[in-house]
Amino acid sequence: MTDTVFIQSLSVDTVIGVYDWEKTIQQNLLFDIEMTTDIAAAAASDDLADTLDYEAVSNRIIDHVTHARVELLETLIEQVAQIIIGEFGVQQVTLTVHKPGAVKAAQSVGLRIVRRAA
Ligand SMILES: Nc1nc2c(c(=O)[nH]1)N=C([C@H](O)[C@@H](O)CO)CN2
Repeated sequence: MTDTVFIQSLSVDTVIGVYDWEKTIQQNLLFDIEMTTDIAAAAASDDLADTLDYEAVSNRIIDHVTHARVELLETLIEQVAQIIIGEFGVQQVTLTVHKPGAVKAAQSVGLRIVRRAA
């Protein structure tokens, strides 16, 4: 499959971090998501039901991340990848998470992972 449904700079505020002071504040995370898919069926039918709904994926991730209470970006990004693969039937996802406020001297820091369905 060579088609991609993407979500760029999905912005979510949540409580995340390893330090005590971070557990009392909301911080902003930005997610870039690329999901390998096949758009052929939807292109032929013009029906949302035949494709990967980027709005549904966005809303699910916003809900999960908003309520998650973890320390590391590693934990959170792995959870998000497994939701996208497990609940939306995505074969491969490339997922980037930015924590732009974490390091004052950097524009952004974060992680990028690629995960495939088993
Ligand atoms: N690889 C990571 N490094 C760091 C993380 C993280 O989640 N993954 N987190 C922190 C702190 O929470 C930091 O964001 C506080 O400014 C430090 N390094």
